[in-house]
Amino acid sequence: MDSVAQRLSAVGAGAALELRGVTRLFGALAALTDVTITVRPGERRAVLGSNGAGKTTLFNCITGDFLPSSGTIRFFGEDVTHFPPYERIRRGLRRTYQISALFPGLSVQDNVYLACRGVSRGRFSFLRPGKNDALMHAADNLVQAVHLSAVKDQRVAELAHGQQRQLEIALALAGAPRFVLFDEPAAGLSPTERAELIEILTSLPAHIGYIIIEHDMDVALRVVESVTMMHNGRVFKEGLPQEIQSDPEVQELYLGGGHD
Ligand SMILES: Nc1ncnc2c1ncn2[C@@H]1O[C@H](COP(=O)(O)OP(=O)(O)OP(=O)(O)O)[C@@H](O)[C@H]1O
Repeated sequence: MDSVAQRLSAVGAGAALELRGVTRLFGALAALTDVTITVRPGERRAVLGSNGAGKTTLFNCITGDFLPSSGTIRFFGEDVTHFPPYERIRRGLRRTYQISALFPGLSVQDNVYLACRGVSRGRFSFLRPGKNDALMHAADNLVQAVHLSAVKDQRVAELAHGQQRQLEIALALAGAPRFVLFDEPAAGLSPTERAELIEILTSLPAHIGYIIIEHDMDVALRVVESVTMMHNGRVFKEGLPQEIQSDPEVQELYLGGGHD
């Protein structure tokens, strides 16, 4: 058994995420049409597609930011189609955004601490954090997981762009998620920063599955074991990274002209 198969078999059967016939209309425009996708626990999947393919709308439906016009969404077997976002967060779903949600005036460590606290039960306590605080410990681990220990006391505003993107990943990992949606984490990164991102994503704990929207195919295909290709709001193709990469129709549609 190869390492991917071993990892997936270790985290259990069933589906982490199951979309069945999800359609989302904006007036007369169908941003998603009859989208059916199943992602196993621990699986890492890329969602590719050119501008307007429906990728962000798909994320918004999974998180509960948008309700689907029809269809169902199950998260670890539970029907969450009509759950508000916080109920999905409580069940272990997280996302990152294309637009930064960091506190620029606070340190790296404080940003991560606040994220841990935000998803913990005692979030309304006004007590100052102590050294033995379990949340401080969790924040330390996350800072380390995204390779920011060396700059943990620096203000976010002083970080390089790539470090800020790494910090966003740490925030999404706060509170022990089971599944994360990464929205273009490589956008604007230098080649060195991209290599660091790949290292961070491939080193995440085995039980954490994710979907990554990523325009950079080099990054996307290196950090996933499956790919869903979307076009005009529909699932156009699904397969292994190497199958998608060498598929003539995908090349014509996506890798060829017309994509930014
Ligand atoms: N809130 C909205 N109101 C109206 N139309 C929307 C809304 N959000 C998305 N759309 C439309 O739905 C379609 C899919 O958009 P979406 O942002 O999901 O695509 P995408 O694949 O994420 O594109 P990109 O790569 O440019 O981010 C587009 O035609 C878009 O204009």
